[in-house]
Amino acid sequence: ASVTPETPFTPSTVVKKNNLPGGFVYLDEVIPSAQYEIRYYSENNFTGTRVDGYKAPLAIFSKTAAAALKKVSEDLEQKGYILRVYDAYRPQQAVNHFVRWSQDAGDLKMKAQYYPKLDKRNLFKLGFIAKKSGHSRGSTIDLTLAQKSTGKLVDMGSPYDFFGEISYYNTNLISSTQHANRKLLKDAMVKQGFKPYAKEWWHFTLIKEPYPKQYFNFKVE
Ligand SMILES: C[C@@H](N)C(=O)N[C@H](C)C(=O)O
Ligand SMILES: [Zn+2]
Repeated sequence: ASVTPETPFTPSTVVKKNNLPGGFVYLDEVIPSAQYEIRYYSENNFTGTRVDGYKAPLAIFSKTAAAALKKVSEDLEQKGYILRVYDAYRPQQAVNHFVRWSQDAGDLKMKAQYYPKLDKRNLFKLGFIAKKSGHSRGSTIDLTLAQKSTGKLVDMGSPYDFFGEISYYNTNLISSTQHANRKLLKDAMVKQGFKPYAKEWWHFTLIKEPYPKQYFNFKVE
């Protein structure tokens, strides 16, 4: 199975607006060892364009969730892995962009890569994208693992944001090694209080999230 050979951004070189609401942090300042490849800032995502609300390739997270994730990172580093973060806090305007994109039936630019067997209009009801996303509450994250020694991605059996059954955590479409790699990530996340998502091996939400009812809309900048 393929892994995406993408180059992560280096958040320490990005100019930050430093105007986050209290209770939020830039994740690279808490976990500098992680790789940050913020897909919705780039054109390499299922929409094929930069997503509304992403003004910089940064991961923003609630302070509570960032502290828990730091422990995940420390645990996995001892085992030879670092985290690669694809998305953390996601503004509601980004989610609204996803909804508009799904309704534009003529735009199939990224179909082959991200949702080859599915009709984009069904991605919400199939559970691959949410109209009210945990990401907008600030304590949900999309991430994978990379080898600490080489920086190379660990093989999880399907690429990030590939919408199909092969991305279900419990799919039988992947090898035992790929299952073991998913389990490594999942167990480390669960140990620190994150809940996995059965339909996407990369998506986790802090169970004791500090803003369980608030959907934020400040920009990633
Ligand atoms: C779009 C994907 N990365 C994701 O996060 N999906 C979940 C269901 C969400 O939108 O909250
Ligand atoms: Zn997610």
